[in-house]
Amino acid sequence: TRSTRPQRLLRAVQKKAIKGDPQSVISTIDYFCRHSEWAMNVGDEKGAILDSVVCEVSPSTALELGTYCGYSTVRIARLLPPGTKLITLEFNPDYAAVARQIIEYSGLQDKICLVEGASGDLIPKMQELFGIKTFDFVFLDHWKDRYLPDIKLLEECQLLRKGSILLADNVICPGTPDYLEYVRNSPRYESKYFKSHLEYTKVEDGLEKSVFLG
Ligand SMILES: Nc1ncc2ncn(CCCCCNC(=O)c3cc(-c4ccc(F)cc4)cc(O)c3O)c2n1
Ligand SMILES: [Mg+2]
Repeated sequence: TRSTRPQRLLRAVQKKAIKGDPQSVISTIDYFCRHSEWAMNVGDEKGAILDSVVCEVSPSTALELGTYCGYSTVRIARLLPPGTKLITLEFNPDYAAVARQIIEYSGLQDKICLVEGASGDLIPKMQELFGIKTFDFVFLDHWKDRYLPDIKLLEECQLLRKGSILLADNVICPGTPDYLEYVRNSPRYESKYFKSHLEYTKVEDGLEKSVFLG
């Protein structure tokens, strides 16, 4: 049967990127998505905003919802100080299989824990599975209608602390209207929009950065 897009993206990384060099993995994926096949990675333009927020927060504990091929996983993990852990959740086993290989190729596997399953099921297990008390940083990039229920779940499970940073992809395209309305109007969040473009296109999109106020 024909290969899948994630498999073709992985093959491009194995063929063109330098093993153990996260930046070359990132650049290879961006080149592939711009010149061969579009794929729903956060991309280079929004990726630069993601980088700046990760550097600013310098999180000890970080959570990513929606791994896909591991592009943003590698972007985040390459900036984390030693001894920190990025937990990334992926629902689709085929995506997870590709992401594991891309993460390993980048050499960042020791900083990353990829867990297969749905965010709604796994978030309540974070304390028991990983001994996590709270997350300093959460990157939301999974089903757009799960952003709002999942941050409410993070609140209920007391996985957010005063100052925890949430960064959400695709708040314009495909769009997460209920999430935006909540974080922009809730007294428990201070929110800011970073205008950008949908990965590899000229279509408007952006990232919403929200600080949990406790
Ligand atoms: N609950 C749970 N728990 C864990 C999980 N792991 C994965 N999932 C499911 C996530 C499935 C992929 C989510 N991402 C997107 O759908 C997405 C789409 C576009 C896009 C597409 C077409 C267009 F024309 C324009 C824009 C662009 C983006 O940047 C996107 O991130 C989970 N769900
Ligand atoms: Mg996205």
